[in-house]
Amino acid sequence: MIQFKNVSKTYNKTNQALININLEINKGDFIFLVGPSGAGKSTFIKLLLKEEEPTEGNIFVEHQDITKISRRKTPYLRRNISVVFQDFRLLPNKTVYENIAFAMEVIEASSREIRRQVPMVLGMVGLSDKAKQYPHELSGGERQRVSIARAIVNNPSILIADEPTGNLDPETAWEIMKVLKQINRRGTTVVMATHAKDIVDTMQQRVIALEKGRIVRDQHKGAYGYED
Ligand SMILES: Nc1ncnc2c1ncn2[C@@H]1O[C@H](COP(=O)(O)OP(=O)(O)OP(=O)(O)O)[C@@H](O)[C@H]1O
Repeated sequence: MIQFKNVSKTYNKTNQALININLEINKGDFIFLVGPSGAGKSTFIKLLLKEEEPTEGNIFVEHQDITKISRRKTPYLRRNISVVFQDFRLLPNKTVYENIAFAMEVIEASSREIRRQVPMVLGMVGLSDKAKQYPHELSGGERQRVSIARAIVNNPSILIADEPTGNLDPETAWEIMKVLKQINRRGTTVVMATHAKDIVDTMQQRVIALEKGRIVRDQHKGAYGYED
């Protein structure tokens, strides 16, 4: 489903963020991407989202080489791969419902589909009663649920989460992990970059560790492996 083949990324001709990455991620995997600050995790995610291009190598998503897709066609990639961030990135002047509906409007979904899908994903993340609220009226955990609902509303096959629990207290972080695991059980591949040792150690999923741009560990039912 995702394949990195001899992928390297060098910024500004000298800063080697990723070095010869070879990796396969299968449909339905739940992956923790770990490693010290500056190891290359965000770069890995940016390459997958086509926000950056690799300096060398090829990246396949569903057998399609995304390094060969033109920028113009990137929105189509976004139907397959969707993302949630540490800082939620909700639109402040839209309600919860409108934030989620907006993700469907940009891919030109019909209003009928929107009316069907938005309540469905709000139910999945446990926020059916918050549809009319604005982001500033929600707790951090609720905002992250909205951002997850928005990320899954177009049924992507892959969900990327870049430190999704980084701004949340431990209890709320666990609620978010339950939601992500539930989405994974329904068949969505989840790739989550994180520094949350507790979560990684408890959940026993595949762990890929990056250090200085290289994969130093790829473990089935792995642990976090660092002290922070
Ligand atoms: N736009 C950029 N321009 C130049 N160098 C960059 C750029 N983005 C990242 N880097 C460098 O690439 C390397 C990898 O950074 P990256 O952000 O991928 O690490 P990370 O593992 O996500 O770190 P963190 O855990 O702190 O988020 C670092 O040396 C960083 O300074």
